[in-house]
Amino acid sequence: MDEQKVLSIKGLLDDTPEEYLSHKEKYENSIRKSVLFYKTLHSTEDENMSVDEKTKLNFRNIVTSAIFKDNSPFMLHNSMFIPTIMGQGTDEQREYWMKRAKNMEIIGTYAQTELGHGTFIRGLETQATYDPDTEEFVLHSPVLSSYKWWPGGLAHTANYCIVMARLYIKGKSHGIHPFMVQIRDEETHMPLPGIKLGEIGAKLGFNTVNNGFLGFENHRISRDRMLMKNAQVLKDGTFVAGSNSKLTYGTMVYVRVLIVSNMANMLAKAVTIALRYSAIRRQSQPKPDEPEPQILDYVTQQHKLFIAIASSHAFYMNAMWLWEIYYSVSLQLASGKLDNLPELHALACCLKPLSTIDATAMIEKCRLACGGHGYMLSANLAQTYGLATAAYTYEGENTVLLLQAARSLVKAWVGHVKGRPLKGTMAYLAGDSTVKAWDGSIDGIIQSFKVVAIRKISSVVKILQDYEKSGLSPEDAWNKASVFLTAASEAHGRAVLLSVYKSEMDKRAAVLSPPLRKVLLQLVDLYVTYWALEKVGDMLLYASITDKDVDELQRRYIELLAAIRPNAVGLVDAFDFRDEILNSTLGAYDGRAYERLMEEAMKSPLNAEPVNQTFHKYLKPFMRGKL
Ligand SMILES: CCCCCCCC/C=C\CCC/C=C/C(=O)SCCNC(=O)CCNC(=O)[C@H](O)C(C)(C)COP(=O)(O)OP(=O)(O)OC[C@H]1O[C@@H](n2cnc3c(N)ncnc32)[C@H](O)[C@@H]1OP(=O)(O)O
Ligand SMILES: Cc1cc2nc3c(=O)[nH]c(=O)nc-3n(C[C@H](O)[C@H](O)[C@H](O)COP(=O)(O)OP(=O)(O)OC[C@H]3O[C@@H](n4cnc5c(N)ncnc54)[C@H](O)[C@@H]3O)c2cc1C
Repeated sequence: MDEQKVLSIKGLLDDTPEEYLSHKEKYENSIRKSVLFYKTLHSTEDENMSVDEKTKLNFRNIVTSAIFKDNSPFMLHNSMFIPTIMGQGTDEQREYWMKRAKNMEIIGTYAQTELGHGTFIRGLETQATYDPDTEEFVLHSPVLSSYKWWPGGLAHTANYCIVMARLYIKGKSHGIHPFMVQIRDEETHMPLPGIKLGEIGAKLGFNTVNNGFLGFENHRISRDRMLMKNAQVLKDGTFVAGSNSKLTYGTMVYVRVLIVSNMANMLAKAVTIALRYSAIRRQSQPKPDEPEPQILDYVTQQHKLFIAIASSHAFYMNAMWLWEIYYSVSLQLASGKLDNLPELHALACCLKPLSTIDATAMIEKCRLACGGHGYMLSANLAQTYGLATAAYTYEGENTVLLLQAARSLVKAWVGHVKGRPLKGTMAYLAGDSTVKAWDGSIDGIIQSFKVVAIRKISSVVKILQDYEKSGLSPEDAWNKASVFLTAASEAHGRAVLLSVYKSEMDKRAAVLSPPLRKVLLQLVDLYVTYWALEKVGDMLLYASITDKDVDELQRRYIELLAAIRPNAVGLVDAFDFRDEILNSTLGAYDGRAYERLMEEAMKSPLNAEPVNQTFHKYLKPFMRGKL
């Protein structure tokens, strides 16, 4: 069913703005809408789908599930519970659980993070102890810090849950493994015996995702509830290890890739709102004899917003490119070929952080670009920021992931110096690390970003080696150099983002009409030029740019803003967000922002009466000196 029909479904859109609902009412309203929504549109990946169909579905699921000002309590069901069954279950387990999950007969979540551990998966404390006498696992939360904490939908929505727990057999730990656990009775929805459930409380955003906590008191599950694709426990308790213990982490790679496309979508929403508002908002009078101009005609406003359009395109192109890699590596893993997993992991550890860092910052810049009205919740910019900034933390906190990527980059560089060939997205590290003369072309600038990455990686390896020569342990050397390790990862990520955006656009340019090609390539030029100016220090240090070149870059940047201006509104209209999905008083297609601001204001419960009851109860006696 297309979005047109979905959005016309009665009750899907809110009569009372969510802002005026209580925490509990927001959740209940979100469940009501989610049920309506999922009954009509949502669908999940099917293993027989083509890569293109899966990619489109993922993007559509993100776009359509963005219909709420906040995310749905069903979010984890589709984005992690189902992918984990697909990626970690045996054929038999997939057969059984996928049917129930896809039909929404059961609702699941993914419980990995604990009160005491999020990043350090090997530190997770939830226990799954195998009892060969009963062929069961005993799930137990030994201490408060071992309580699962954060999983979306866990508090009151899900009745099943993938629990990542430490497997013990005969007192020996066999690491972290996924277990399918029923947490609530399917009829009464009551928590099962030995299971403690609850909600973790109000948050900056995500306030309808129903993030919860989960504690086990010696809760027993049958042996077949361990998802055993990558490792097995036989009836007698024999542990059969998988080919690579990190295959258990596969869902996280999947979601990190998903997040890159999600950032493209979130940023597109925010810049659509801010840019449309900038087209209707008139303010100030620079020229006395002329009317107040559209604020979109202020070059500072263009500087704030146009990069957001280009960045959304860049994230989308990189996401589609990364999905192709993800699906091909997934097929290789299925046939036991693991050698490309480290590179996929490293790529996801770069692109997820950079896309969330940039998107978060640019969404906030979109809000700030709308002045006072951007501060209204009815503009839906603050909520969009709240959703995006969560992705800085979840699915691998950004610093930690950049350090993971650095691990791969350092290994690749040390190997390269020893003569080992570099491959894939790291092959450029073998390239020339000096820029003879600044080549201000787009390809030349992208090459300069690669040189910056090469130089930052090689220099941080030198720092590490010097620390170790001075007697520091590898771990202490790593920690001491970690600021520059993350900088090296960021430089690599920038080089990937820029070169993939350019190359993916070049591939598509041939089939575009000349006017469309011109506009889209202007955005590529703007993106590359913007980042060269943002990173001008690196360019001066490593890419032999001169002050004259910088002056030229600045002028080119200003000209690009002017060139894009006539198409700016058309570019955000091309994102094709319906008003119901933008959900914003400032971003509606008809541009009636003031009327919508007033309409929304009148929905405030406080406007139901001219005099609030506190006047007679408190104010009047107070003002009469009688309190
Ligand atoms: C409107 C919007 C709607 C749609 C939105 C869609 C998008 C969002 C959808 C859902 C998300 C919201 C809900 C959030 C869920 C979660 O947050 S789930 C929990 C996520 N938690 C994490 O990501 C934890 C992060 N920590 C780690 O990944 C690891 O602990 C580590 C930090 C990477 C490693 O830790 P450690 O220091 O212990 O190192 P090791 O364990 O020894 O591992 C290092 C070696 O292993 C390799 N490795 C590590 N991880 C992976 C992996 N995932 N895949 C492959 N390989 C991996 C690493 O390369 C090292 O290898 P080496 O030893 O050879 O160098
Ligand atoms: C909105 C939201 C939804 C979430 N949903 C889920 C969910 O559905 N399921 C789930 O399992 N989890 C979920 N999470 C939890 C999320 O995965 C964790 O918060 C995340 O992995 C970070 O772990 P942490 O919170 O323990 O932070 P920490 O790891 O404690 O990080 C705190 C600080 O310590 C630093 N740090 C930690 N380790 C290192 C290191 N090795 N080197 C350098 N610095 C380090 C970090 O950089 C950070 O600055 C969610 C979180 C949020 C915010």
